[in-house]
Amino acid sequence: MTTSRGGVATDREPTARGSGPVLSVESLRKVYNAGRADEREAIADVSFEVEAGEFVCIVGPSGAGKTTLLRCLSGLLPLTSGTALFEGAAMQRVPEQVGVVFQDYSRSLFPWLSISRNIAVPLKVRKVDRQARERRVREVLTAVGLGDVGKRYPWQLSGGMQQRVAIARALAYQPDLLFMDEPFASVDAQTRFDLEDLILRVRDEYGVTIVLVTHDIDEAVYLADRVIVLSPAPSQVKEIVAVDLAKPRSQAVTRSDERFTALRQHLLELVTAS
Ligand SMILES: Nc1ncnc2c1ncn2[C@@H]1O[C@H](COP(=O)(O)OP(=O)(O)OP(=O)(O)O)[C@@H](O)[C@H]1O
Repeated sequence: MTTSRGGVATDREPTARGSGPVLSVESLRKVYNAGRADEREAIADVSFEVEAGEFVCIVGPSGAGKTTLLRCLSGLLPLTSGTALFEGAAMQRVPEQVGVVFQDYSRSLFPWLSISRNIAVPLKVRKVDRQARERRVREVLTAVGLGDVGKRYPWQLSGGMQQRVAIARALAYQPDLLFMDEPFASVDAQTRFDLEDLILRVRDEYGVTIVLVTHDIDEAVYLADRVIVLSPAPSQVKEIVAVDLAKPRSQAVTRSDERFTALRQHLLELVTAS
């Protein structure tokens, strides 16, 4: 059945919501190489919740465990203890309604497949029929502003365009929740601004909940509804900061708002304080 979410056609019923958070993290702890000489506790105790439609950014000093946390939350790494529930259920692997976008677009696309085929791979795996696959590929490429590159290959596109393709691929399976790990770190400053605006737009169009890790405090303030600040590893939640900036946001207006500067300053102090 085709339903509409945020004005975009989807092929499955939206997951039942309203009864609780999309993501619920309770006392999450992660120890690498437990019991060995090189044992390393990356995350000590992290708890938070994410509501449907929220945009949450995770920041913290280098090595704080941000990537580790995202991998645990998306079902890519087992937790040592604690719970991470997606729509009320524990994740054994990446659930079907969860998308993941990483920083390194150059390694995330298959160079021997056209852009359309790259986007269709996870849809094929999920046995989406050919007609629906082709429709969704067209739709998500248009959504990320790349309607005319389907027949081209990844190596024929700029870095920013490849990252748009990676975002389109994650959107193609219509996730309820999108995890993004430093997704704009490898592109130039102007492309980064464009991609930030793109992700805010697709969040509104697709109604997707987003959890994004970034090193960039300004980016976190610009994008987020709330920013989770991690302490140095083994990490704990230092503070969760609500971003009360007006929407829709715009690079020129939002970043020159006094409130933006105050939030940025507060977050910077939290991240740099030992
Ligand atoms: N596979 C692994 N095995 C052992 N230790 C690891 C592994 N991956 C990460 N670590 C350690 O866990 C800690 C957290 O690493 P992680 O990469 O999650 O931090 P981060 O906040 O994402 O870092 P950065 O900001 O530099 O990207 C670090 O001390 C790191 O060395």
